[in-house]
Amino acid sequence: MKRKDYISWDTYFMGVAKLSALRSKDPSTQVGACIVNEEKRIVGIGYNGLPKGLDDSSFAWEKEGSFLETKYPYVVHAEANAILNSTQNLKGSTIYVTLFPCNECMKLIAQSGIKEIVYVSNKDEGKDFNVASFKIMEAAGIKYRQIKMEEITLNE
Ligand SMILES: Nc1ccn([C@H]2C[C@H](O)[C@@H](COP(=O)(O)O)O2)c(=O)n1
Ligand SMILES: [Zn+2]
Repeated sequence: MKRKDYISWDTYFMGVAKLSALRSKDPSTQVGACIVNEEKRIVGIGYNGLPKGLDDSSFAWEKEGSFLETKYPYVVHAEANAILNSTQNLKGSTIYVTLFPCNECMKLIAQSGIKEIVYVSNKDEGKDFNVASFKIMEAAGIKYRQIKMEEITLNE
């Protein structure tokens, strides 16, 4: 008889997104993303980090202070990295992301043909960029749903 307590597709793909987030060097917010095509194949993964060639240790990871001394002008978001790392055309695919996408990433998501967003947290709800994100998403006809992430235990 087959096992009954196997994890769902949502838990599996969000689990990959959460695992990817653990690679982030950002001390305050770690985000992971996993893009899945219509055949349930993973076609791109990413996490928030500095662009290739930039040294993680010589750039500031501050949230506050003079703009140029914060992380904001330099970090590539998880969703952007997942799109850039993708191995095929993303038309009709789904992005699993641990944090709801910002407006800049939402533009990339719409432009790449991703049709669904599955997310866990929306900690920036109500901020202008978050409202803009929802406007882009709804105008582009992208579906979305928030899921609760269950704990995954690894048996030996
Ligand atoms: N959907 C998102 C939202 C944010 N990020 C990245 C960008 C920064 O490294 C960090 C956000 O900074 P904070 O919330 O600490 O002000 O998370 C992302 O990759 N994807
Ligand atoms: Zn973003």
